[in-house]
Amino acid sequence: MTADKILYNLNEIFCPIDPGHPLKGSEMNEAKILKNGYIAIKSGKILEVGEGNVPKTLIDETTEMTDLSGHVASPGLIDCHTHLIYGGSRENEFAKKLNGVSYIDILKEGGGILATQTATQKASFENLYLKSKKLLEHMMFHGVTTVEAKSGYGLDWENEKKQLEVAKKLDEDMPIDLVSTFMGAHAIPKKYADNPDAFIDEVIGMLPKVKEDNLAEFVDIFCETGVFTAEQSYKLLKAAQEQGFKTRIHADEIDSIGGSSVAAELKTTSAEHLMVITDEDIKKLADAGVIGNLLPGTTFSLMAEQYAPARKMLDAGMAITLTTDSNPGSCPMANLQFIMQLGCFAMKLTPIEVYNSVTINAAYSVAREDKIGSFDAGKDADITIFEAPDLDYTLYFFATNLCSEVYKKGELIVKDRQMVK
Ligand SMILES: N=CN[C@@H](CCC(=O)O)C(=O)O
Ligand SMILES: [Zn+2]
Repeated sequence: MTADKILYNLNEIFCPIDPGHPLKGSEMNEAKILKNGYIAIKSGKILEVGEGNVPKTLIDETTEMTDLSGHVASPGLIDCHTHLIYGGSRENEFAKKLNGVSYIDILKEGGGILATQTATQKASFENLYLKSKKLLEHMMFHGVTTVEAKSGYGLDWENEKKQLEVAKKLDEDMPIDLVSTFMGAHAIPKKYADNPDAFIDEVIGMLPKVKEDNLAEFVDIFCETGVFTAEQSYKLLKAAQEQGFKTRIHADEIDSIGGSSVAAELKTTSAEHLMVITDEDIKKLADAGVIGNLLPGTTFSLMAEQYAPARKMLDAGMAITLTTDSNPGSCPMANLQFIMQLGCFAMKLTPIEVYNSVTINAAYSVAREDKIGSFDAGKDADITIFEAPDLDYTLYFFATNLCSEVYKKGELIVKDRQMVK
């Protein structure tokens, strides 16, 4: 069979090995790296990848050939944890943070997530759509081809629905894919301050409506001191699973209060943050096959002391991903490359572990492993190209956008940090 398009002369191509489950432990340091490689595309799918001269059998007179010498390629990067859609911004909290006021204390004063709740409730659908579209474009310019997006700044049905509908419309309109997560239990709204159990019941009551309109695949909750307890988290996520949702949980971000145990017990797809996870809980997550979605940009931005203990997790046989957590409070940014670099600089991960984190493992984390995350023939031709002599360079030369091209389903969607019209 001949190809529609061939990208060739690539200095290196990162090829994750997909064993049929998220890569865990030492598997995360394994991958094929093709030298002087080519990627052949047919009908938006990967036809073949290989090294050296492109076989003549792949080429006919209609094949579009692109010489990419001086560049490297990875499967399209997947940002598997974002709070993409929100009103306003929170730079007014920045000075407080610099003066040492804690994230949870800001929330207790009615700021933080609750401030963004007010701004999101006030924002129109159109306003949220345009703002999130811009943020999504920044993500794409940095090489991202699939994004998970959570609700959680509405905290009532009308406004949660508005956020989820914005995500749905962006998924329809934009060239990249969005995977939607319902996070109605992101904070306790003021009117439920004295009765969070009643709010959990209200969120459980929203689940059938989310399902009916097919507004989300995943359900998530913030399990933290001053937010939701492990018991409340268990109740919501169990109800979500019974209604056919996949689940995740924000756990062990600031205090270790049992969120990881809930994840292990319910075998959620992933557990998020895990900055202060205990050794015992690492073992539980490893045994349960729960993916750790790690968010080093949040540790950096909160100026916290501890990064999630990624090395310990791998030693214990866990699967991990790296992701931005892009949100207006704990991580206001949209550059997954910088997160990957923090994976090396702050967490001491190897370049191969980092690339597996944002490709094949992130594909498992958004339940799209059959379609994306590796260059196996038949998967979508989602490809991120960096202008760099080798893959290591893209992590060593930090905080600079080296992404020069992005292909989604075989189509060039970003070139030289701009959308291709
Ligand atoms: N920690 C909970 N939720 C987000 C932050 C949301 C916000 O501060 O607006 C997070 O994952 O970091
Ligand atoms: Zn988050």
